[in-house]
Amino acid sequence: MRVFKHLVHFYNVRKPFAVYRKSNSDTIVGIFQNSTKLYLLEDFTEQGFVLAPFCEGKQIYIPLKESTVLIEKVLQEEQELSELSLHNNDLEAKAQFEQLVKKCITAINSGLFAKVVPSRKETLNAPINNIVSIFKKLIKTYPTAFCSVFYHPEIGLWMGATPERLLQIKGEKLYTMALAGTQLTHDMPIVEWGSKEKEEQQFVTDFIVQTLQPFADKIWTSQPYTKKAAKVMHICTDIEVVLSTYNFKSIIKALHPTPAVCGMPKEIALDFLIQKEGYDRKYYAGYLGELNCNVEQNTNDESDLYVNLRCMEIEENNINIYVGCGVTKDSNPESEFIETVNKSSTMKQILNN
Ligand SMILES: C=C(O[C@H]1C=CC=C(C(=O)O)[C@@H]1O)C(=O)O
Repeated sequence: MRVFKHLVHFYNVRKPFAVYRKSNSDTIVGIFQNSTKLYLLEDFTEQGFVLAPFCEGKQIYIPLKESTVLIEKVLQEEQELSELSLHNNDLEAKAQFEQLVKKCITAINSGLFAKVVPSRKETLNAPINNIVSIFKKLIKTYPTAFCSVFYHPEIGLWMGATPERLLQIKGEKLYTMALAGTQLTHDMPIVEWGSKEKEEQQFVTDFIVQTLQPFADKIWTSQPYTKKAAKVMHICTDIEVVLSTYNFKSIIKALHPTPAVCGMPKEIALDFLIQKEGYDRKYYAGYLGELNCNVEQNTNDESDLYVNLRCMEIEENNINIYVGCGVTKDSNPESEFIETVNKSSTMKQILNN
């Protein structure tokens, strides 16, 4: 495919690009920047593919006007992965993360916040030789996710398959979702959710509805339902808004980061994570996607942004996989660690298969 040939060429000559496939779509879009310049977002009137960090850092974009755009169809078939290995043998990482979760629970019990989402980074010492084959496996394994590979020489290479939309804006309508709570995917006809998962997801719905109220004429929420994301599934509520005022920058500032990746209240949880997490999330749990464009439809009055989850940063000789989990008063540190192992397993299998 031309888009993959371009990807390889642009990576070899160290020029910026974004290649992505939207959920349930058979179309791959590639945006290949003509120069190595770093474009920074200023007022969200820019048009192109955006990559923004979780908190501090450069909000960058690849401008459509300065790029070659390729659109191609791919065959969609689900990839069967071998059985999950649910155990992470890194006892030090386990002890460290469980310690962090315990700190989170203590802070919750002392009334600092109601929910917080700690995370960790797993580093694999393995050089990647074939980015295209990894990306092909990713899009097959995650047919319902937003799959992307993003490169800029000043930022590095990020690849991921996120199940979570931050927001889509089409005209006066805004669509978003509250996604939280995790269990392993199974084939049983009924999916049961515990009160801990229901509560952590409800926090996200309440936050989003409350946050969007000042920008909205009307807000609808769906019933919570189960959303599958390869080997794990989540509780999801779809949220639809009729906007009363359109100020993209203010909406993003209010919404990001949501309690699906940060916590509630937002600022206090964010301060806590910056102090206690002990590493830089960079672009994990930030957002990415199309700003002021729908490349496939060739329109400029839409935006479609996703939360950068289930992602990895591919360095010369290392791969960093980033994973987190929502903690509430009812969390169990070991179960939370296992949840992060489950979330990272699919990514690891893609790398190993
Ligand atoms: C923070 C992550 O997932 C979020 C999205 C869905 C379910 C989540 C959970 O169950 O904790 C998290 O809120 C991650 O995958 O790193």
